[in-house]
Amino acid sequence: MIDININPIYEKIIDELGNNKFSISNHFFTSEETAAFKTHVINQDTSQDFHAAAIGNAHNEKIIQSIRGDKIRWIDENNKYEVEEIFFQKVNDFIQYLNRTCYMGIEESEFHYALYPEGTFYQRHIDAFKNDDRRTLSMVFYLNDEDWKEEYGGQLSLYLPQANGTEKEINILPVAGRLAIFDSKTIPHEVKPVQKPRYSITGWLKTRSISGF
Ligand SMILES: O=C(O)CCC(=O)C(=O)O
Ligand SMILES: [Fe+2]
Repeated sequence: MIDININPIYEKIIDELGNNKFSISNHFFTSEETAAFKTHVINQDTSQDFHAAAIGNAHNEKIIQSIRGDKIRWIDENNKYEVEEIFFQKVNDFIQYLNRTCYMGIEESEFHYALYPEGTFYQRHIDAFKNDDRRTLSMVFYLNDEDWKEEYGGQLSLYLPQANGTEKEINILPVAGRLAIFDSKTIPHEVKPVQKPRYSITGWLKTRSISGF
């Protein structure tokens, strides 16, 4: 490895992804950055239109609220707010690190804000599309209170395939500042019903298509 300053936060993520196909970090962003994103997302929610999220991609998009009830707004990386600059600087630095240390070949990323209103959820699914296999790593960054409680629901449940053919369920509370990263192609997951509005920034790091779409 030439000319790379080791970043312990990124190294921990890379190790965990290598061992478990998922990683949870609580300090990817500083608490000041998290607070700025939180304020921004809440202001956006009231002043800009979040729209009902769809299933599938542009070629076969459907809105089915019995599968997912969140509202989203895509972030335009070419037309960003100041606070979003900070977000993308860090994410792009991480992407460069992944590419330089692990040769991951990430070429693109896409991110949206998500709001799950009370009573909504996202049923079990895998993030990579059947007709587009470029999504490689899923990243979900939570912007709720730090003391989000189990009874508020909204856990991200990951279903990790085990060597003996069973699955292990891991439940992650969406507390402020927490970043969940997991393999987009192999990890089924769901968002449990929420009892309070739940905010996040969700996105995907994408490689070139393997199957040539
Ligand atoms: O918000 C989360 O915890 C996960 C969201 C998710 O699975 C998705 O948007 O594909
Ligand atoms: Fe997902």
